[in-house]
Amino acid sequence: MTVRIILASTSQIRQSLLRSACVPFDAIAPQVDEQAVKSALLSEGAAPRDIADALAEMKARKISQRCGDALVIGCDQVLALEGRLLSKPATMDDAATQLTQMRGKAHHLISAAVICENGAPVWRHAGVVKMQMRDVSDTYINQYVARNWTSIRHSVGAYKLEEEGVRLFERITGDHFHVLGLPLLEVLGFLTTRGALEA
Ligand SMILES: Nc1nc2c(ncn2[C@@H]2O[C@H](COP(=O)(O)OP(=O)(O)OP(=O)(O)O)[C@@H](O)[C@H]2O)c(=O)[nH]1
Repeated sequence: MTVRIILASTSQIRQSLLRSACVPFDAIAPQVDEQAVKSALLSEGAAPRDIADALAEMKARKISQRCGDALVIGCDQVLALEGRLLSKPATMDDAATQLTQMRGKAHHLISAAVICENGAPVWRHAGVVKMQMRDVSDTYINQYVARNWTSIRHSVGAYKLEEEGVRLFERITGDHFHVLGLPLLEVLGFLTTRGALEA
């Protein structure tokens, strides 16, 4: 019996990664108020990893509660710079400011995924990638943002590694898919083990 797979995400890259892997799935927007949850968890002193995990679980649970025995994948990615959480830039100025704060330093991307079935978590994973950014100039940052704003506005770090954003980095330590926002190998491993994917 084929198990239905649902991705509880509006993220284009997450959907694209599963499609490229020939995973049959439906995408459903989780419509979770991430900012409210993130603020509440931060006020309780939650660690970035715990915040990403909690948000991923919320997204997966919300959709799973109304989708029977489908396997529902929820994801969340947070960026930690010197222990401080940065969010998606609201404006081009925010993007330039954020990139200026990050240049010449290392920041960490934490990518979490939780899979729920019948409204309860059955699997979870969170991975961290260390991103060492070049000490790029103000001029380059402003030109980079102007050239790429429509694309990078949806990325937590105000960059897309698979596009021009790769020029911002001198070293990346960790899994490429975690940078894009989906622990793809780990998710595929679970779906295969569960018999939801052929292998
Ligand atoms: N294409 C691309 N996307 C990135 C990159 N880095 C971060 N992101 C995206 O930044 C977004 C992080 O925000 P999240 O809150 O985790 O997810 P979202 O985009 O709001 O989508 P939902 O899953 O519906 O919550 C995700 O969509 C990631 O895929 C990158 O290098 N390339």
